[in-house]
This record gives sequence, structure tokens and C-alpha cells, in this order.
Amino acid sequence: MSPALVVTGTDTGVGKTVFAAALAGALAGAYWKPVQAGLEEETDSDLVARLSGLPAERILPEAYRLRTPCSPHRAAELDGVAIDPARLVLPGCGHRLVIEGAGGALVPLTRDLVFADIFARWALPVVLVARTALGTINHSLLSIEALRARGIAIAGIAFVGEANEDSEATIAAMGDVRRLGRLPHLDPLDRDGLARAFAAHFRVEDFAV
Ligand SMILES: Nc1ncnc2c1ncn2[C@@H]1O[C@H](COP(=O)(O)OP(=O)(O)OP(=O)(O)O)[C@@H](O)[C@H]1O
Ligand SMILES: C[C@H](N)[C@H](N)CCCCCC(=O)O
Ligand SMILES: [Mg+2]
Repeated sequence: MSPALVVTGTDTGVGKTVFAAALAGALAGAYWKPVQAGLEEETDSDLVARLSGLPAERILPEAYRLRTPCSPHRAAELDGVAIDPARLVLPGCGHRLVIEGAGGALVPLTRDLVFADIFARWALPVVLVARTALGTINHSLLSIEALRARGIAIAGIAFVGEANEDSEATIAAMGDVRRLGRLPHLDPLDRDGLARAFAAHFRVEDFAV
């Protein structure tokens, strides 16, 4: 079983962090957001701390905390730094690590390196988080194609949103990926409700890859 799992998405704002919080909690693992772009609002690590039930020491510190909520390559430039891939090495933590990218799989870290390049170097299985809303078939199949082109193993696709059975089944079939489950929209979004929803809609054994 891999020491870590990568959570990427078909886009920014699809629900990677909420899903990662649920997964890290269900695995009693740890969470790492290597590159955080945007510090004004609650960071992804803060959200995971609030929703996962993990102890604080299992939310690992980011390698880069960048002020501007935009693509990391640009956020780094605006902060006068350059993201060094050598700093994006997997931290040992003694627990199954859930690693969240930023935005979608081809989001740039520099002007000649994207997240998927780092995912390929890590050689870890990737969970793709996708919306269920109209447009997700294209976004999901494009993301799958981009990950596969880099030889990245896809553990499966996790949907977030209201059920759309045909889109979900179409993506799984045409993308040849396992449908891991669907996290419904939760209101309120809180730790217990999230843990219950994950347990109801996913099988933790599917992540033992
Ligand atoms: N299952 C859910 N139920 C209710 N709200 C959700 C759910 N999933 C995500 N959200 C909300 O949708 C917004 C985007 O979710 P999230 O931050 O997880 O996206 P993301 O893919 O991690 O974005 P980023 O690319 O910025 O990291 C947040 O306000 C979050 O609270
Ligand atoms: C700022 C946002 N919340 C994410 N952290 C970064 C999203 C980068 C998206 C880049 C793009 O696809 O245009
Ligand atoms: Mg996030």
C-alpha cells in the first residue's frame, strides 16, 4: 500500500480540500498542502484541521505559503520567490499521508513545471476530484488524459455534488477509472456530518492502493 495518496481535481473549487479532510480523517492519517496560494481567507490546512478530526500535528506545514490566491507560479513571482521542486519532497510522517495539489492537475508551479510533473516524480496514486455538474465530463476526461500521459496511476474519481448518475458512469467508463463515490453537498458542513457522509458514500478499503 502506498505511503501517501495525492488528491487533485478537475479544477479549483471542486471540493478537493473537503474531500481530503474526509479521507484523511477516515484513514486516521495526515494531510499536507505543499503549496498554499492565498492566505487572506481560511487556508486549506486550516479547513482540514477544522473538518478532519485529525490532531494538529498531523496537518503538516506547507512548503510554500504564498499571499495571492492565484496560480502558484504567479503567486510565487508576486512574493518574489521561485518554487523549487527540490523542496517538494514527500515528508515522512508515520501516517498515511493525503496530499492536496492546488487547483487542477496542470496548474503551474513555475513557468515550466506543473503539479502533474511533481505527481509523476512522487509516483503515488492519485484521486481525481470532480464536480457532477454540467461540464464535468470534458473536464474529467481531459484531466484523466493528462495524468495518464505522465504515467500517473489513478486510484479513481471522487465526485462532489448532487447525483448525476449518467455523467458519473460515463466518465468512469470512458476514462476507464474506478468511481470511488460521491460526496453530496452538505449543509451544514461540519466534522461529524462530513465523516458520516464519507462513510455512507465511500469505501475506505478502496483507498488501500
Ligand atoms: N461536500 C461539500 N458540501 C458543502 N460545501 C462544500 C463541499 N465540498 C466543497 N464545499 C465548499 O466548496 C468550496 C470549495 O471547496 P474546496 O475548498 O474543498 O475546493 P478545492 O478544490 O479544494 O479548491 P482549491 O483549488 O482552492 O484548493 C468551499 O467553500 C467548500 O466549503
Ligand atoms: C487560489 C485557489 N484557491 C487555488 N489555491 C489555486 C488555483 C489555481 C488555478 C489556476 C488556473 O487553473 O487558472
Ligand atoms: Mg483546496
